[in-house]
Amino acid sequence: MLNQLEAVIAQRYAERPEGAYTTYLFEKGVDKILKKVGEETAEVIIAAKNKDNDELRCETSDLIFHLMVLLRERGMPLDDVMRELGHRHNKSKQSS
Ligand SMILES: N=c1c2ncn([C@@H]3O[C@H](COP(=O)(O)OP(=O)(O)OP(=O)(O)O)[C@@H](O)[C@H]3O)c2ncn1[C@@H]1O[C@H](COP(=O)(O)O)[C@@H](O)[C@H]1O
Repeated sequence: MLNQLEAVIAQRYAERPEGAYTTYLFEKGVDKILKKVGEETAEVIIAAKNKDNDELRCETSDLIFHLMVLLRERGMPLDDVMRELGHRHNKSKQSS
């Protein structure tokens, strides 16, 4: 799913179809994307503090989406993040 979403975001970045929310974010620029990442992070915190798991699921999805838009904007493939997590996982397995 994340790979599919990454592909759609990349397509929006390249083609900028009118009316798409992702196009709107790219057109507004990195400061707008960072603002959304900040807002969605705060909303995840509030949902978790309220012990509202429906809200937590939705806000976490919003956050992941906006992080992926940010990665595209900065030209970083999701695979780079996955590889980093993989290294950490393997390192912690070796030391346990
Ligand atoms: N996964 C998402 C996704 N998650 C969250 N959002 C949007 O993120 C926004 C977060 O809600 P907010 O109320 O905070 O933001 P808002 O008031 O709409 O926006 P602002 O005016 O604050 O910028 C909503 O508009 C959601 O629709 C997403 N928008 C798109 N996608 C996926 O991205 C792909 C491309 O979508 P489009 O660009 O819309 O074609 C598709 O696969 C979509 O499913």
